[in-house]
Amino acid sequence: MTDTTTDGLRVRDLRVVFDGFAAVDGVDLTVPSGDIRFLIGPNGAGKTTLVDAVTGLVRASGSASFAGRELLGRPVHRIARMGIGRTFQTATVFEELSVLQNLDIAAGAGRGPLTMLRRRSSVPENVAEALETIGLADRRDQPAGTLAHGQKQWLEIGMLLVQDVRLLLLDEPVAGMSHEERDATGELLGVVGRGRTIVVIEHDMDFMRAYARSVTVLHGGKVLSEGTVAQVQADPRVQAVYLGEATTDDRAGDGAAAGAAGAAAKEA
Ligand SMILES: Nc1ncnc2c1ncn2[C@@H]1O[C@H](COP(=O)(O)OP(=O)(O)OP(=O)(O)O)[C@@H](O)[C@H]1O
Repeated sequence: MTDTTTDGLRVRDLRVVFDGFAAVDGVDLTVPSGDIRFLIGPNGAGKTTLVDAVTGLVRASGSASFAGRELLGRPVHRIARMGIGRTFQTATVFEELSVLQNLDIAAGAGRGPLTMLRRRSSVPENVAEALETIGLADRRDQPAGTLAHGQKQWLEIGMLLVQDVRLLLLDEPVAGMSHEERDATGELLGVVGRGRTIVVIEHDMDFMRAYARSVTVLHGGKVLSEGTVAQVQADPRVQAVYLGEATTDDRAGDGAAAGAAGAAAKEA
């Protein structure tokens, strides 16, 4: 990874300050195209704020570019139009509309809402492809509100795919999912990641170990460690942060992280 990388996401000296408090405090991050980068770190590390800055939801200084184009200072909708999409911890699908209608709306395709709500015999190619990719083809006419939790998250990812998103930023995509749903989501990341760049904020360390191609650990708004799963788990600074947190923070995800770091320490 060099400083001249223009493909993928390139963040330099990113800083987000809330009332004098630096939630993101000078972060450098390079995520090459095709990478599946997990962003981990204890509560309050600045993970969501970093993603908020990249997607235009909060003001930031420094630089964040995708495919060589600067993102900072642009409004949210323009950043989205540049092929950058995100999901939130709570899926934001239209519950009363069918899976297909949700994808249609996301795809837009210049149709008015009434046209989109009418029954159609043909499904646009990109929508059909997304339905297959997210494994919901046989549920296309089902109201999104009746989908299982995991399926709603996949639908949200599908809604990004039909918008031809090139950079996906996913905020805790497997929170609350069953084992089977987590595995299916991991497989989905592999498929979606072909030719795209994926950043995943995650507390689930088992999921991270199984599906991350690379990992960045944030702590106190700064990058604490970066590398492969094995490298960050073996990093004593990471172990210290997670083991230290475990005594004061009993969130299930961080407990798992502490366990992961602890296990790595024992293995070393
Ligand atoms: N709008 C805001 N105004 C003031 N402080 C904020 C705001 N948003 C976030 N913060 C603070 O910034 C810090 C980083 O928060 P952030 O949500 O980015 O952390 P995180 O790593 O995503 O944590 P978690 O894993 O709990 O989601 C926290 O101390 C948080 O309280």
